[in-house]
Amino acid sequence: MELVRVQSYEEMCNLAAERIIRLVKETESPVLGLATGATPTGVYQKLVSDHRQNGTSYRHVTTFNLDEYIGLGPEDATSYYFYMMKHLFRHIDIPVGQTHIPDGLAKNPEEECVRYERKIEEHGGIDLQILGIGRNGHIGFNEPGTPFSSKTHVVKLTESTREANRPFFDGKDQVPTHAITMGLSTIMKSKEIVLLANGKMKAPVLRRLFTMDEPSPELPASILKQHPNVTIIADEEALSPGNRG
Ligand SMILES: N[C@@H]1[C@@H](O)[C@H](O)[C@@H](COP(=O)(O)O)O[C@@H]1O
Repeated sequence: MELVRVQSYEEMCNLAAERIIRLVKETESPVLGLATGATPTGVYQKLVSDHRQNGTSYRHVTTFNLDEYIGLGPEDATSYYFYMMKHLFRHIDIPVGQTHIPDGLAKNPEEECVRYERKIEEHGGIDLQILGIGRNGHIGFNEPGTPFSSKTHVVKLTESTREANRPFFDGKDQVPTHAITMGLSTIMKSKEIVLLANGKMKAPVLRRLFTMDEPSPELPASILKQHPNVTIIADEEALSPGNRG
């Protein structure tokens, strides 16, 4: 894992956006893996500004999002579908049919997982996957204890994850209890991975990640140590040993 230490959130977002833009410009049919949460919103802002100012086109791009809450659909302001439309897709020229997010309203979520995994494979896998990291070390919604061999699956969210995501909802009881997420093996098949972490809340989990010798399902993000092309872009606060989150 390569670590890139930056001074600010702004700088982190600039670097991540530059990587995405380079891939989009240089590749015939790029497949991007996208994340939600508070962390990547600034990256999407940069992509939108660049699209407006420099005309970078996304007509040839396919995207796959990491996860979606079960029970929330495109019209729900707290769904990840809604988030992606709001922060990115609506502002660039990507055909909506080329964007993929697990269907949180699928009648049979297990079947939806199989369909989603197959769809990623049909597109030849993900070229560049953007990740955030949960305070308990989750990536996507792969909570501690998730097997490293997992494919796209249904997950029961931990109370700490529901609590961490509460600010996006009207109250904790509104936070869904389950989600569909790409599995750890799905994420590991990406050719390149960029994990973003900023702010003091992420300091303890990054510390655990860097000091862990052997990757363990107890810290799902530790699987990334086994991937040949991972860059972690983190700001000073997230890398400060004194921060306890
Ligand atoms: N499912 C998402 C993840 O994809 C995200 O990376 C992580 C961190 O979120 P944030 O960026 O808001 O800290 O937790 C959420 O629960």
